[in-house]
Amino acid sequence: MERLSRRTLDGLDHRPAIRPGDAGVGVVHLGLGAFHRAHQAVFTEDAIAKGGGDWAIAAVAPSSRSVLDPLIEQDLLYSVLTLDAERVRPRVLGVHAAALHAAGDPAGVEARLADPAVRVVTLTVTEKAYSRDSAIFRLLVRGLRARGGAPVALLSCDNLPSNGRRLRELVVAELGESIVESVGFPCSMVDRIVPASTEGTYAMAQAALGVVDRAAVAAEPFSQWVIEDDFPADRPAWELAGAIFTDDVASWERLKLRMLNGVHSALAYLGALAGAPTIDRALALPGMRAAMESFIRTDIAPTLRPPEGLSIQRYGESVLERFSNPALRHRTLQVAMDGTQKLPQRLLGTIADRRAAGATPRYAALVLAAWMRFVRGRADDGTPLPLDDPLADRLRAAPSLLELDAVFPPGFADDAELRAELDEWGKALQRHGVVGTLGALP
Ligand SMILES: NC(=O)c1ccc[n+]([C@@H]2O[C@H](COP(=O)([O-])OP(=O)(O)OC[C@H]3O[C@@H](n4cnc5c(N)ncnc54)[C@H](O)[C@@H]3O)[C@@H](O)[C@H]2O)c1
Ligand SMILES: O=P(O)(O)OC[C@@H](O)[C@@H](O)[C@H](O)[C@H](O)CO
Repeated sequence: MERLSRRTLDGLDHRPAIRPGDAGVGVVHLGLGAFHRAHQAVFTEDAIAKGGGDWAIAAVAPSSRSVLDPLIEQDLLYSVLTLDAERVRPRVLGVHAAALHAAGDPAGVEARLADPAVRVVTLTVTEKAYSRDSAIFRLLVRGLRARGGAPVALLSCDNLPSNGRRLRELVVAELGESIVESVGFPCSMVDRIVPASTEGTYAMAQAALGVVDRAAVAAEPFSQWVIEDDFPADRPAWELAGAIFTDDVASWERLKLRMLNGVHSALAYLGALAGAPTIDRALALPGMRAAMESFIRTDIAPTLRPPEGLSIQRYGESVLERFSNPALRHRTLQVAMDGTQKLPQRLLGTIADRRAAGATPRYAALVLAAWMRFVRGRADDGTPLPLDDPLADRLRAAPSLLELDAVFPPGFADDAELRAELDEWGKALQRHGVVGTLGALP
């Protein structure tokens, strides 16, 4: 079977809105993962198609070539498959105009970053790369230095609270406060569930397109991007593609991180312990949906100030609806990875806020107890569970996880009531497993 490429494109039913080379490069994207291909790339292609401009993307793979090589072999074309329970809707994208490898060609990436025609740099490099020591961050700093003051916005699209502020602190620590005169650091809230691609994804792409696509990604129908309008130069007309520009990203961000991502992580740890391979299967476990509804209503919702016009209750319902999508097959173990990097913004802030208000967040404590049990590396039936986390060694060596100050806010370790609650849940999970514990909930 033929491969997706410029040559085979004309014979397909599905064509991109723009093709590689139609527009000049105006965006560099760091982190050529699944999410970028199904989110920022789609918004940007639509923005160019509707609003014009030289906003094609030069995408940078930091170290692995596993996406880069197939993309190059396919003349930078790939497909996004939108999946719901009933059907697969394919769309071919052509918004990338260059693809580079940071580890193999750092000078090439630095030159792209230094190019004044590039006015936006987007990032999806995972939570753990936001460190002054990470190789991609060092390269970004070199590129910024080489720009000589040409204006640019660095737009983080990672699931971090105040992601733009976080990036700003890191950059300012390297380049000094004066860098903010030419560099903007808008915060953004990004949302679309995009599981890692599998052989099943490529088979679906082949069936839908009629050609082989080894860079295909699958995603849910929902997609959202809320962005702070802090761009020192111009930017793609993402609002024409549905992005929301606001000066109140923080309330969107907290809502999404605590509710969507908090419940996602809850399903990942409880589900993995119970042997559920995917998020939808975890949600379908007996007692799980009711437990997640209580987690949302009694623990998470009181810590949120919703963005204007948005109902927290309806948001919570929509989150559970999205997680029940059986076509996504999002692995619990994928969502569970890097827990030490994710739990602070997804769960620990909720617990801290409820404790400060004098409440005992019972369901949030159950989720934390589930993570603590997950870290010990055995599912309820004794099956080994992988611990994929940058702090894995410290987690394994810690006599008490709550003492890890790189993860837990001050006060957690000394909170006797919280400790007692965790202890109780830990014993219940140990004796009855996840399903037995959920079954005993009121
Ligand atoms: N997949 C989703 O549903 C989703 C949704 C919203 C936000 N996000 C954000 O996007 C990020 C990436 O998700 P993805 O689905 O593309 O994952 P992925 O595994 O497909 O890709 C991860 C990307 O991050 C890069 N990366 C990993 N560790 C790095 C490091 N130490 N330094 C530099 N780069 C590193 C990889 O090279 C790769 O390009 C997530 O961590 C999250 O913050 C993902
Ligand atoms: O991508 P991660 O590993 O940071 O988190 C896993 C998921 O919780 C996350 O990707 C969600 O699918 C996403 O945040 C939905 O917008």
